Amino acid sequence: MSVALLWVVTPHSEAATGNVFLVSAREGNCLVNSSRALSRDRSVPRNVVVKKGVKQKLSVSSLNAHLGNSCMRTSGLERGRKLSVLSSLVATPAKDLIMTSQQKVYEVVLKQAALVKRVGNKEDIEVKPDFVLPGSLGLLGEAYERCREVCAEYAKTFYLGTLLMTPERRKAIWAIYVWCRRTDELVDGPNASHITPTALDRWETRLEDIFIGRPFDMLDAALSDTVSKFPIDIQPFRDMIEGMRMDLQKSRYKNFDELYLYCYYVAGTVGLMSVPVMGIASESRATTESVYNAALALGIANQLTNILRDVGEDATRGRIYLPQDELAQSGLSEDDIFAGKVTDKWRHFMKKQISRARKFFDEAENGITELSSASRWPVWASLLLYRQILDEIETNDYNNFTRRAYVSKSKKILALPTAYAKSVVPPTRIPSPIVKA
Ligand SMILES: CC(C)=CCC/C(C)=C/CC/C(C)=C/CC/C(C)=C/[C@@H]1[C@@H](COP(=O)(O)OP(=O)(O)O)[C@]1(C)CC/C=C(\C)CC/C=C(\C)CCC=C(C)C
Repeated sequence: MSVALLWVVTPHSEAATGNVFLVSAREGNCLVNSSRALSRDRSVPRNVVVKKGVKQKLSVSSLNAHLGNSCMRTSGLERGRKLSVLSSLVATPAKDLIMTSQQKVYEVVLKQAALVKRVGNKEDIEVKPDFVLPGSLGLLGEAYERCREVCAEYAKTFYLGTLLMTPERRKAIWAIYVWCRRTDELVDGPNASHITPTALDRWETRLEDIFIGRPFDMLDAALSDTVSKFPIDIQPFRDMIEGMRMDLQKSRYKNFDELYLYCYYVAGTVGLMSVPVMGIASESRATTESVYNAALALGIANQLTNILRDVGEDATRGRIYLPQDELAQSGLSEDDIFAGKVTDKWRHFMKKQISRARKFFDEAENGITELSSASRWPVWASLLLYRQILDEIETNDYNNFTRRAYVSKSKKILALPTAYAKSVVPPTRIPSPIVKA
C-alpha cells in the first residue's frame, strides 16, 4: 500500500482556554483535554478544541507511530482490555453456540438503527454550529482540512463523490475515513510488524477519548466533533479495532461464518459508521434496519472482493482469507494456494466465491436508493467500481495468484455517469415488506 505524505499540525505551545485546557503531552501531535468534567453523557454539549500548531510533513503511518509512547499514559490503560463484540453481543455461552456470525452482527445493526430512530435522521439534519473558543478560531476547520487532504490523497474517486454531499456531511465522512485508514494502517502499514495487541488496546483507549471529547491529535479532533454532531455509536469503531486484533492473531478461517465475522469487523463496520452521516431520504419508506443491513452488505461485499483480488499477495504473507471447508470441498489444500496454480478446481472454487460476493452487492443496491439524495452518487460509484474488480478476476481467468485484478481508468470514468444515473432514482414511496416501523 502506498504511503502518501500528508500535512498534519503539530502543537507547539500550550493553551488554556476557559475550562478546556489543551496540553502538548509530548513533542508529537498529542492533544489532551484536561477537563475531566466532560461527561460521557452524549446529551452534554462537548467542545472539541484543537491547538494551533506548525505544519509538519508526516505519513499516515508515522501519525500512528507514537502509539507505543507516553501519550498513552492516560486513564485508559488502567481500564484494561475492552470486551470484544462477541462478549458484548452474546449474553450466555449457550446462546453463543447457537448464533451464527450473521445473527450476532445483525444485533449490532438493530442497535445502530435504533439509535438513529431515537435521535432522528432527517435528511436535512440540523447540525450544531462549531463552538469556537477564543484563541482556537478555525482550528477545527484546520483539522477537517487535514482529513480532506488524506481522503483526497488515498481515495481520489470517493473523495470527488463526497464533494456532492452537504459540507457538514462531507467533512464528517472525511473524518471517519481518516480514522478507518489510520486503524487499517496499524496492521497493514509499514509499521505493522511493531503492532501488538497492547498497541491496539491503546488505540481503543484513544477511541474512547474521542467519543468523550478528549481528542489526542488534530485528526482525532475532527472525528470527536463529528461524533458529537451525528448519531454515531462507538460500537462499529470498537469492532473495527477488534478486526485488527483478529488479523494479528489469525491467518486461517475455518468456514464462511468465521470469515463473515472478520469482514464485518473490518468493512461492514464502515457501512454502519457512514449511514448516520449520509442520512436516509426523508421520503423513504424503507425501515431503518433494512438500510443499515444494506450498508453492512456493501462493506461485506467490498471486503470479500478485496480478499479475492489479493489471494496471491496474502499468501506470500502466509495468510489465507478463504473458507477452509469450502476449499476442501473443492478438492483444494493450502499447498494449492501457496503453489498458486490456476486449475479447474480453483476456477470452480473461485466462481462460487465471486457469486457469493455479488449477492452481497445485490443486497446493498436497494439500500443505496433509500439514502439521502446527495449521498447516493458516491456510494453507487463505490459499489460499481468495486464490483468491477470481480469482473476483472474473471477476465484474468481466475489468476488472482500472480495477476492483480484492476479496473482501468477508462472503465472507472465510465462508471461515474452510470452511478449518477442510478443515484437520481428516488427512494421507494410505496410501502413494501420492509416499510418503516
Ligand atoms: C461513500 C463511501 C464509500 C463511504 C465510506 C467512506 C469510508 C469511511 C471509508 C473507509 C474505508 C477504510 C479505509 C476502511 C479501513 C479498512 C479497510 C481497508 C477496508 C477495505 C476497503 C477498501 O480499501 P482499499 O481498496 O483501499 O483496500 P486496501 O487497504 O488497499 O487493501 C474495504 C474493502 C472496505 C470498505 C468498506 C466500505 C467502503 C463500506 C461502504 C458502505 C457504505 C458507505 C454504506 C453505504 C450505504 C448503503 C445503504 C449501501
